[in-house]
Amino acid sequence: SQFENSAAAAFSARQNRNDFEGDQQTSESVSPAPTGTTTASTATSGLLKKCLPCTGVKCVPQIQCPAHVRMESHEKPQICDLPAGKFGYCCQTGQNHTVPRSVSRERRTDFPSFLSPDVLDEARRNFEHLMHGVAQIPVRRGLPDFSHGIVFHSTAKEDLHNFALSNNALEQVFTTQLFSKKEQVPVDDIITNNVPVKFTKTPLAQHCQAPVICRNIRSVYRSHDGTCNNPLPARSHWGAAGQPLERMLPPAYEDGIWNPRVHSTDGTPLLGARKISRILLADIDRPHPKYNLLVMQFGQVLAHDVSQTSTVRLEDGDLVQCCSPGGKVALNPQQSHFACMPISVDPDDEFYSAFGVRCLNLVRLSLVPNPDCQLGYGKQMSKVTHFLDASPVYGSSQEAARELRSFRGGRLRMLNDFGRDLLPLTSDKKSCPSEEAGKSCFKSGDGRTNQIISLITLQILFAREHNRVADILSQINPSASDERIFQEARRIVIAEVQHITYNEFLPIIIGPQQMKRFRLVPQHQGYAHDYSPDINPAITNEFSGAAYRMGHSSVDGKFHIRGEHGHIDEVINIPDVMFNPSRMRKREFYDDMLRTLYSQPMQQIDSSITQGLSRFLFRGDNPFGLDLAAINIQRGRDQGLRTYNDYLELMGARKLKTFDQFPSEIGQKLARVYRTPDDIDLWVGGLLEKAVDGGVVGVTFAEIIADQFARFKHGDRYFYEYDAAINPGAFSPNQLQEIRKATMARLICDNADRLTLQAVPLAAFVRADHPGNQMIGCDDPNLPDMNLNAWRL
Ligand code: HEM
Ligand SMILES: [Ca+2]
Repeated sequence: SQFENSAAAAFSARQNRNDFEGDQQTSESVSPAPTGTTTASTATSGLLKKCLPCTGVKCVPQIQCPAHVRMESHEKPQICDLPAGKFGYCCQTGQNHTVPRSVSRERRTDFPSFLSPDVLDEARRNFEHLMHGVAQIPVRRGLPDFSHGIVFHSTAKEDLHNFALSNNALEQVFTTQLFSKKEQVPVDDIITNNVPVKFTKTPLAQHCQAPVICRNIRSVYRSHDGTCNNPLPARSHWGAAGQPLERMLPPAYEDGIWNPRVHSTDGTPLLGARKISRILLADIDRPHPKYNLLVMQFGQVLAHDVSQTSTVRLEDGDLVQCCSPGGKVALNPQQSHFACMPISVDPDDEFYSAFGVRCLNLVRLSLVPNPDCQLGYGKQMSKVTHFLDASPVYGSSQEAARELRSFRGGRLRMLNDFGRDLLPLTSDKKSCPSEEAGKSCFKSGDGRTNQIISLITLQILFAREHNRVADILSQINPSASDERIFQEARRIVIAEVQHITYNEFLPIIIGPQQMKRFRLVPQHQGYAHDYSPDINPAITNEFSGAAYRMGHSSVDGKFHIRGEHGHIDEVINIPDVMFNPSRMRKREFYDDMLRTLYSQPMQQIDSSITQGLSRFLFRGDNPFGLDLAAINIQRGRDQGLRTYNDYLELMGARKLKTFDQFPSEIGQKLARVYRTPDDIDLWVGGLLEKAVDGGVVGVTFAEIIADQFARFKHGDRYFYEYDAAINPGAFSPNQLQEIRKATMARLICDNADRLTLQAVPLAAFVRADHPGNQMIGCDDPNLPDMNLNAWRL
């Protein structure tokens, strides 16, 4: 076509390596603008030629059309114009990363199309041996590893269910491995889901997930577990709790199935995650000039709303330990559990060597059975609803919600602590490192709530908001039932969370360009119409395993708790408030913490990670903790993420050929830990990029995050901006206008104790000392306020 040349020109015009940290050049390099065939006018979008509009399909950014990576150049989709002057693809393949059968290369067809009893038997025996033949060494309470386990905990009952599910999935994966080895199935066929051998009619079929039956597809309220959101019966499970993570690109496993990548592209062993963390990701204090720690903290709440993986467990549900006591050495392969993937520590490690530590525990993520009930690669499980639906407040199942409700006036249960509402205390020993009375942990809809005290603060804030809304609704509607008030208040809180996310939070992270290109900007008026039942709202491995972990770089190692008049009262090292909620019982702490969050700058998102996370994570009473940076790198390999270069290609950028394309200091360090630029782990590569204009992350993370939030919006029938033609629980036009007044600033004021907090920055995520922002009194009429009179039921 006539666009081929221009597409090719545009691809090669792209990216003079000016996206990297430290490089002073400024340039527009998100993605190439179409150049037509001739001109040198790429810089001024006003002079650009228009592309033909797409016929019958949508124009999307390249990253949302992942099959293009595998296409021959003559098959590449037609290019088209996107908002904000960029170009995209007329995408036939949608989010599918594989090319449809008709255009893909020949597939080998000479392997059997069914599973023989021999293979099934042998796989069964292997699996039994793996499950029972290994040392069952659990993790001791009090160790950092125990707290690490808690971040994968939901409720005891849900854990048990997921554990069984994951074992079923593992048996399917081991069977796939055996079959593929025996039949020499090409890796390429496995990673593109191109092995149509079914588990149906084998004993493994009972492991396949039963379809979700929806009794009422027009329910006004979204379900707690996320089922029945998509109106098509075959897709009722999309986005539900317990469903697999999706992928933008096929997995990078050594065998294509589940064995983690351990080799560099040149065949030599990859360097360990801890070494990369030590050499590349130092701790340097770089406060962000514009944004405060509330961005970090709200960001983590969102992370927990949309994703919670979990790890493989021992037979009785206990956590797996892969290192000898004290981390002296990794257990030998015969002794250790099959899901072990510990991080090795060099003897010359400038930190851990002092403690003789050579091994950091890491257990691989648990899986879900193959959704198509056929042979395939391992698919990681998320235990929470993928949708952005305030699940940390309400839980991800009906039962979880029931435990949180008071069943009076539509309210959530709270602990009344001398007149202040805090979250109720948990009686679940598995969700708290301490069994001591008085050190007990809080309970919410998310098992990770106690992970850090600033997170507890926001969890309390959202629970209070629910009850605040419920109380007003009860006043306006004295005869409405508890159930009605609860669900209406929940619907309003979810809408507030969504509005604040898309209106205030997300533009800060990904910048205005990406907001426009991915059609994420909220409307000021009227309803939105861009729902599509073809969009799978599921979390991608790339998002949860790498891009959205950018937040770890925004964490400051200390909280500077200020008194009401600005002087610093207390400096808290973050490891001291991880899984240690006791300070929350101090009367003024909640207000003080909120003030700290909006006044203290967040750390810039770059290659610096605080030692609070990279040395002392979850240290508790121990002299050392875990390294979250190393964990992130190792986790990416566990999840089969492809390397950084592959995602550059996916976005339409050119791959890096040499380390010199980075600023020299970074390039030299990279060369110490990677053999070739093709080996760079996604999380690492993304952190090294310079932030996009008006955002805080580099272009690669910005695009992966934008794609994910596009899924949450365009793939959620209950999204707050949709009308009754789409959303059975649509807001009336009046109600929607009220939701649009919700701001983070108002949320803080409405739910503060008002002991030491009487004012907020008007733009709550922006430092109050930043030009253009200002403090505003909580009672000031200029602080917008939702009027709940629009909810006379
Ligand atoms: C406040 C301090 C924080 C701590 C101590 C922390 C700790 C952790 C830990 C221990 C994990 C599990 C790691 C693994 O084994 O793979 C994790 C996962 C994750 N974190 Fe953080 N984190 C923090 C803040 C944040 C922030 C601010 C964000 C984003 C803005 C974030 C995003 C994520 C994501 C997306 C995951 C993966 C979740 C999953 O899918 O299971 N975290 N974090
Ligand atoms: Ca959710």
